[in-house]
Amino acid sequence: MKEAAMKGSVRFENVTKTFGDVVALKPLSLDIAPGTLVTLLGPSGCGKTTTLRLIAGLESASTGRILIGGEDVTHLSATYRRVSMVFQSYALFPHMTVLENVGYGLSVKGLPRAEIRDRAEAGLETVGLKGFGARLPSELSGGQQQRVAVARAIVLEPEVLLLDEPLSNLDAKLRRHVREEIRQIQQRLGLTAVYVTHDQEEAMAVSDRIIVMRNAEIAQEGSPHDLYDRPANGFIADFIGDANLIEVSVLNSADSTDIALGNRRLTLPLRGASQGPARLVLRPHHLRLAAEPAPDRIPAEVTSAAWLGNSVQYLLSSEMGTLFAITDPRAQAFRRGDTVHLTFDPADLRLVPA
Ligand SMILES: Nc1ncnc2c1ncn2[C@@H]1O[C@H](COP(=O)(O)OP(=O)(O)OP(=O)(O)O)[C@@H](O)[C@H]1O
Repeated sequence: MKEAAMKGSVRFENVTKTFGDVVALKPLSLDIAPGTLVTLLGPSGCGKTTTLRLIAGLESASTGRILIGGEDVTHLSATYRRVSMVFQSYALFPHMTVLENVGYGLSVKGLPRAEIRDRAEAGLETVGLKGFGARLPSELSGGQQQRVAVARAIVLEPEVLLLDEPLSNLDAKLRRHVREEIRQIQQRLGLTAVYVTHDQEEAMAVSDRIIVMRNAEIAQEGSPHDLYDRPANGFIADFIGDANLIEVSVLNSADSTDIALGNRRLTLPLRGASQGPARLVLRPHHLRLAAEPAPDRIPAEVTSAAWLGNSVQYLLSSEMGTLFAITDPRAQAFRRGDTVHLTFDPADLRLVPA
């Protein structure tokens, strides 16, 4: 690939990281395409932050190679890598004005004062904070402070922008707003961004691709749609969107797949499933609840019903175990103790390994 085409790309080749006896990363290989926003998503302790810090050069790899923009940076210190990091805590200097904060990295580089001011002002404009330069960070809201931190990172014109749980300190409403702003800025500037979060909804909302990590390795990687539609295993099915995971047995599969679900037989329009035990992925909103029984409907008892305005959430006790269902509030409502009869479309079901 030509160098210009690789600018902003990130590549890990069998990178490992250990801290004493702790294996923070098992051999990890990944490729991040220029201009994309890729999220590292996973439960606490799975190795997300370590991966981000390895890209930044704040940790050094135990083994393997790291390339940024096609250049081997494995042994290059953080100062010489063209990356900027946005932290969860904003890490703004409280005694400096907003403009001084944004220009700080440029002044460390020794750029002329007029250029620092112009670039810092342009950075503030990019994040929608034109005119806020003379304030102190304490005179801004949490969301505005995080936008200042983003401005401070992007004025350095990094090849890769790294964001470590940038929204954790914001309340839920503001989080949604700021994540959209970060996504828009990243797309407008064509930046490569690597974004760490443990919030699957946030990851799905902002990412071109998601790398789901678990136990110091990649569990699955793909676009938000790929992960939701084709989960590789039960962990991904449950982590990316909610799922009921039901034990079944695959009887045979060719152009379609026959499964045994307790005493019932179902044919799914799926190819290539291997015979034997498996788990069925049944999304809560794919379950439909009816009052009337029918031969193909599965009876269940409502054990809890919660009306949430834009949805109704049910817990149901059935021969398939406890099921979680989400229905439209305009659909027929049921109460705890009611018997309901469940249906679903086999085309909506997926199979994952047992
Ligand atoms: N400096 C360190 N010294 C020792 N162990 C460390 C160090 N940094 C990370 N670890 C360990 O490496 C593993 C991965 O940590 P990491 O911070 O990358 O996880 P994470 O996925 O970012 O978790 P979280 O969401 O909680 O921040 C954990 O077991 C952690 O305890």
